Amino acid sequence: MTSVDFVDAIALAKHRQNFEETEHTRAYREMLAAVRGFQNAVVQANPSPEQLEQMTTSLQQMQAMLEAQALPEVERWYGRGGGRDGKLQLVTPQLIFEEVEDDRIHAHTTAGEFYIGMNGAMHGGIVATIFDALLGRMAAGTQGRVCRTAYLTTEYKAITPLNQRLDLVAKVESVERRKRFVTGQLWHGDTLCATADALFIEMLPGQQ
Ligand SMILES: CCCCC/C=C\C/C=C\C/C=C\C/C=C\CCCC(=O)SCCNC(=O)CCNC(=O)[C@H](O)C(C)(C)COP(=O)(O)OP(=O)(O)OC[C@H]1O[C@@H](n2cnc3c(N)ncnc32)[C@H](O)[C@@H]1OP(=O)(O)O
Repeated sequence: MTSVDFVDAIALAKHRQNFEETEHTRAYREMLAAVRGFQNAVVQANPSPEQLEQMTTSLQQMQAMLEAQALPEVERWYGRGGGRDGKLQLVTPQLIFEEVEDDRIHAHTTAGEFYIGMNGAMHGGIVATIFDALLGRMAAGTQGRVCRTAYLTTEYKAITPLNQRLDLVAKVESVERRKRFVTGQLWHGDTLCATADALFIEMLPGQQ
């Protein structure tokens, strides 16, 4: 199965916005949380040869089980959901959305060891990915506008720590036709760790 079976971004996004939280999808969210826990553990340990053999066999078995059930993107739960706990995804630490208004968002997150760059600091690419997700959510607004990132500039002002609460603020600075200029800040307590400014373009029908 490929991820490109459905090329109209607006139609795909609108279809995927209809997502019912059920006991089954809550179990899926819990499984993703377990994957995050696993990712954090796997980067911290040097397992013994026996443990490695056991792990590799188990992982290969789980991979084969999932590959036998692969679905086209339009049908997958991955990347869907929303609300306070954010989307069902693994590319960033889980973002918790506290206040979502049409021109301002306040969220927070805590990144585990998996997202390490070096010497206790978060990897810079992850900081930028957090901003892409946060500012993309800001551009979507309360109406779920379908937008893509045209540019995203990140400035790193202080190291972003792992395993600590980080506060995220996003704002819409201006809107011109399909263009939304948005900014973001990532704080650790009173320390401003990183800032971003980005342009998001609202998609036209038929665009991928
Ligand atoms: C399905 C996709 C959407 C996903 C979101 C889905 C649902 C929304 C619901 C909730 C959202 C929640 C969370 C969102 C989470 C993450 C969001 C991540 C989004 C991404 O991570 S997405 C991947 C990275 N992203 C790309 O893969 C884009 C590649 N690219 C293109 O697909 C085209 O490039 C496009 C479509 C951007 C524009 O193309 P186009 O043909 O439609 O428009 P055009 O070029 O005419 O530009 C129109 C006006 O923008 C100006 N303009 C354009 N680019 C500029 C630039 N760089 N600098 C300065 N100005 C620029 C022009 O100068 C003109 O300005 P003017 O109107 O003044 O003339």
